[in-house]
Amino acid sequence: MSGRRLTRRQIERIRDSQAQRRERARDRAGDAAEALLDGDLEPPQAGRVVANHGASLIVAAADASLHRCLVRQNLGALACGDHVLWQAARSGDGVVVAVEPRRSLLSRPDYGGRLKPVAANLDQVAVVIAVAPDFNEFLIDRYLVAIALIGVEPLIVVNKIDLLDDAGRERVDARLATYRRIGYTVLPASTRAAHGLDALRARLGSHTSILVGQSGVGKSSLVQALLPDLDIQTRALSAATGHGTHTTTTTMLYHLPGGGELIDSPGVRSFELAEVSPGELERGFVEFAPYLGHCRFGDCSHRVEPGCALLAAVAEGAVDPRRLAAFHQIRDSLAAR
Ligand SMILES: Nc1nc2c(ncn2[C@@H]2O[C@H](COP(=O)(O)OP(=O)(O)OP(=O)(O)O)[C@@H](O)[C@H]2O)c(=O)[nH]1
Ligand SMILES: [Zn+2]
Repeated sequence: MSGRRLTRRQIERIRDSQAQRRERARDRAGDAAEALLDGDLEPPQAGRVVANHGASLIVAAADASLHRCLVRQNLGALACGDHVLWQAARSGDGVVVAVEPRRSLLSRPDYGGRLKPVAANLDQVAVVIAVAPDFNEFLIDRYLVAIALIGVEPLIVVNKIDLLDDAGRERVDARLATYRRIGYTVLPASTRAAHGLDALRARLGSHTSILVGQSGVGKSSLVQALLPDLDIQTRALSAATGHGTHTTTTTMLYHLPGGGELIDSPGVRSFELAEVSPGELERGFVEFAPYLGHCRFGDCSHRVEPGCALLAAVAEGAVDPRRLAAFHQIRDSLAAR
């Protein structure tokens, strides 16, 4: 009967055997790594992490050949896009022995809430929004703050504009005018009407980029439009992993025809603004910069204080009141955690 209670003794026994099983599995993984490490390894060579499965990685060598690699434990978690040193074993598999300093890193929380690196050495992050499902300015602001704090170039792509008539496009343009005024690039696009894709390709250029955005905005459709040989690249990566197509859950780095790279991470929907201080948050609103440090009170919250330089900028029309409201909203949500 399913309702029967187990005795504490039985529970302990089950727990012990589970722990032992886990231990044995760890030992086996360790043995595999040891065997690889003990074998004749070639001298270290440069490579790039192009797919990340957690336990094993795919590293592209300088000659573009793909190698499944284990990672020396002391290196910590690696990310797609990492530049590494690795050593090949006779099997062709290898061991990553060093990781180069990253110029940027995008992380996201795992199920336990701990930040895990997803994409390294990015140059730009494209926030993809769409006219259906309709976009939300506050969400765009959260993305832009996160991107500013990572220290990479932001870009806003407005997809599915084929769904709008001229009046509709004007309305969307007006809603996004603030972002253009601040200095953000806003690119209208349609994967269906093949509109705006050349401008997007030009902007991706020879950089390393990633697309982020809510479900259904058309990220996958854009990736397909930008990568004519997506299937070939995906198949090569899947073959290298040795366990079929795991492409729906794996972060992968693809080569753009224009020379750049696109990291596609199905898991990256939004970044968490983890542990952002008020000062960092202010810096994430890039148009606030000229006013920061000019308020009468050093700890000004820019809400009601007399002599607040930001409130004055809003009154003058230099700063969009909706952006200041977004700042307060994000600050409150961070404080409430
Ligand atoms: N009208 C129109 N529909 C589009 C366009 N691009 C994508 N779609 C449609 O929007 C839906 C979602 O597209 P996806 O590419 O799967 O969106 P996604 O952002 O990758 O979604 P997730 O995988 O859930 O994150 C699909 O039905 C697409 O056919 C476009 O330019 N115009
Ligand atoms: Zn102030």
